[in-house]
Amino acid sequence: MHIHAIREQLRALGAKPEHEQRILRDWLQVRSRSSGRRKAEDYLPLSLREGLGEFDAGLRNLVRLVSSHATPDGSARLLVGLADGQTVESVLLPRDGLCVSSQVGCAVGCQFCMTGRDGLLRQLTSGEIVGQVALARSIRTVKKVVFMGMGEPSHNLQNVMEAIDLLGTEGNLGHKNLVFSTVGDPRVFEQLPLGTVKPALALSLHTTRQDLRERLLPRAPRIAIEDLVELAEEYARKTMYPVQYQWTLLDGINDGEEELDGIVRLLKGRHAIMNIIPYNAVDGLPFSRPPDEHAREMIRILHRRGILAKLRDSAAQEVDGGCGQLRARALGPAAPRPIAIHRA
Ligand SMILES: C[S@@+](CC[C@H](N)C(=O)[O-])C[C@H]1O[C@@H](n2cnc3c(N)ncnc32)[C@H](O)[C@@H]1O
Ligand code: SF4
Repeated sequence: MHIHAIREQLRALGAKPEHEQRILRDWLQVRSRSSGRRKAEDYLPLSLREGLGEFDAGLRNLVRLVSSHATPDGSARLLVGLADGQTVESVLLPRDGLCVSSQVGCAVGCQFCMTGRDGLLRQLTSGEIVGQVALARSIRTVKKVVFMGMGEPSHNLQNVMEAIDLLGTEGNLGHKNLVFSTVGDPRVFEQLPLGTVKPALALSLHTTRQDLRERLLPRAPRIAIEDLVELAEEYARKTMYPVQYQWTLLDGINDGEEELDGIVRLLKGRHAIMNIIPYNAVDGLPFSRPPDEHAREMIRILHRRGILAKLRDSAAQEVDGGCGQLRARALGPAAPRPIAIHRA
């Protein structure tokens, strides 16, 4: 179910805008001062309360917790069941963060990522995306949501934007605490600036070499890297928030001097942060992460050359919940065959 359908259902039950807001805030576990810990039942008119039982059951059916795998650093991989028997994964991150999925699988097929290995199985509805936040908040506080789980948000743009809109309003999350992570697609740069809530942007770059990027991200849009960075910079200027460039660090592939020169050439003077994410192991893939000291030295060199760079080791790797380790796990009926992405 989509958020707009959820809102339509409420209106059909007779909810006024203030009721609709309270019910959505209750779902997202946001308490206003006046409502305190009261549930919707305590302040809604009787006529509306009567229809709410079925409505609530519908919301609860959107997503359910199948299992949770915690690590000592306070992160946990959550296996989330959907009404049709499919599953996605969300990750509770340290410091009240949550990583959510936007699709079951992914069509981009990045060579180093588990999620892309079986292609795209289906899009998540906006209700299923927001449902992951509601579910996580039933476990613990969530103050930041990153779209870095399964899927490429630009391939499910309308639903992701609808989810962001609700999370950034009734969900009590500031736009800087919503992070849209993408390989980059012209539609993202057209559409995101038009949203009421403009999330922070993470751009998965991985290399400054066009030919290598096309091999590593085989079905990402073929945009010249310089153009991609220019489009991202324009978005950063509009939102006054830096672009977070993502760089999955692969030993012997994108960790050399040529790449460091390329990063400096592309990003010097830009409103940008370079996040270096050492590769997380995925079974059967021919990649490895360079030694930690090499990654730290790259960061030091970038700093010396005027680039703000951070080493971001993924949380929850021990339980296969690190960046790129998420996948649809077998549950219930046989998984449908992958489908091709339809480009607008
Ligand atoms: C799983 S993707 C989801 C969001 C979006 N599809 C994207 O690529 O930005 C989130 C981040 O995980 C990174 N990633 C994928 N596979 C990885 C791996 N095996 N090790 C470390 N990072 C990985 C991606 O490069 C991307 O920056
Ligand atoms: S890294 Fe992102 S775009 Fe690439 S396959 Fe994984 S989920 Fe898809």
